[in-house]
Parts: sequence; structure tokens; C-alpha cells
Amino acid sequence: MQTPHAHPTSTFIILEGPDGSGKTSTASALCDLLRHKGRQVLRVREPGSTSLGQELRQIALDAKRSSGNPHTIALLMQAARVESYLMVDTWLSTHPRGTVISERSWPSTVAYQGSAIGHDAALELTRFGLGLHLYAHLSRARHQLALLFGPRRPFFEDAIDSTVDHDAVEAYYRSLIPEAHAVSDRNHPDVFPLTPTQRAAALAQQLELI
Ligand SMILES: Nc1ncnc2c1ncn2[C@@H]1O[C@H](COP(=O)(O)OP(=O)(O)OP(=O)(O)O)[C@@H](O)[C@H]1O
Ligand SMILES: Cc1cn([C@H]2C[C@H](O)[C@@H](COP(=O)(O)O)O2)c(=O)[nH]c1=O
Repeated sequence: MQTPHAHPTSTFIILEGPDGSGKTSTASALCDLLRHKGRQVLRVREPGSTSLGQELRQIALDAKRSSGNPHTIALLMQAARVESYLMVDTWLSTHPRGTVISERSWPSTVAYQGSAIGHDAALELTRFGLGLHLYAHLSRARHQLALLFGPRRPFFEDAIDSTVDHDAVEAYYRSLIPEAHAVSDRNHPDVFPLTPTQRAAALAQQLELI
């Protein structure tokens, strides 16, 4: 969301969407485009980004596959998020006009764990562990949320995690549409009408980055 600061110097873009909706492909194309235009870009993903974040990812995804406790999974995701935000914070301190592209962030915890632990509880949990300093630094960034949708079934049926309530996940993302600053393929939810490069260009324009 847009912060009240008059001169936001950095941009923090969260790419969200259901599994297989094209986040990685779009992040890659967006990163290439913005770097080509001379912007300094940092790419992160949740869970992941740091070595501890990668370990947490492994544990969290294993727990998901074995239908582990959703509270535990949400806490593991949040721990990985704090790791990622700390890395972002360090990078922004030396790249004050930089652009951060994060594949997934807090909306994923609400979308994926929210139906089991409650959406409000999940949202509350996504603030845990972010100290004042981190808030202060990140709040200077211009936050943008980009939602992606793409084909889920039947194309990726084999790759789809059967422990996830995909309809609930997608419904939560759709509920965010009015708050999202950019929605790719909004009018074509079940197909990929644009290539990743075209999506990236459309997003960059909507986010006023080019
Ligand atoms: N715009 C597009 N048009 C056609 N195919 C696409 C497009 N974007 C992504 N794909 C293909 O769809 C598949 C999933 O894409 P990608 O890995 O980028 O999605 P993702 O949202 O990051 O997935 P996950 O949630 O599993 O990490 C890949 O095979 C990719 O090549
Ligand atoms: C951040 C986050 C992620 N998840 C889920 C969503 C996906 O199924 C996997 C991550 O895989 P991807 O290849 O990086 O998309 O984890 C979740 O359940 N909760 C979260 O907070």
C-alpha cells in the first residue's frame, strides 16, 4: 500500500498468486526489465531468500506435505519472512532507491494457513518478529501488491499439492483484488493471455516503474 511519506525512495513489490500462477517467471522478467532500465533490483522469495530461510522452507514444505499443524507451519513461514525482511532491510540501507521484488509474502500465510487458523489470526501472526527498526525502514518503501492468476487445472494437476485447499486460497486472493495495486490477467483468470515478458511490462507500467 502507498505510505503517507511524501518522498518514498524505494519500492517493495510483492508478487502473489496461487501455485503455478507464474510468479517466478514474471519476477524474472520484471527483474530483467527493471535492471535494463537502470534500476537496482533485489529478488527475494518466501519462504527462502537466506540460508536459514531455505532450511525453514524445507521444514515448512515437508510439514505441509505431511499435513502438519497449520499454526506451526504459519510460524515457520513467519520465521522465514523475518529472515527475508532483515536481508531486504540491509540491502535497502545501501540501495535507498532500490526496487525489491518478493515472490510471496504475508498474503500467502493468510491465504494458505488462514482457512485453518483463521484469517485474522494469520494476519496478526504476520506482524510478529518485525522490530520497530524494520517497520521504520520498510515503511519508507512504496509497497505494491501484484496478484497473478493462471491456469491451475487441468494443466498442473500432477504438480498440485493435494493437502492445500486451493479454492480457499484462490478465494482469499480474489478478495484482495480491490487492495492490490496491480492485477495481471484480471479479466482472464483461467488462461495465460500474456507471456511473462508482457506481464512484466504491464506490471511495470501499472506500478509506474517505467
Ligand atoms: N505467462 C505465461 N504463459 C505461459 N506459461 C507460463 C507463463 N508464466 C508461467 N508459465 C509456465 O507456468 C509454469 C508455472 O510458472 P511459475 O513457476 O513461474 O509459477 P509460480 O507461480 O512461481 O509457481 P509456484 O507457485 O509453484 O512456485 C511454468 O511451467 C512456466 O513456464
Ligand atoms: C509464504 C508462504 C507459502 N506457503 C506455500 C505456498 C506454496 O504452496 C509453497 C511455496 O512454494 P513456492 O514455490 O515458493 O510458491 O508454500 C504457505 O503455505 N504459507 C506461506 O506463508
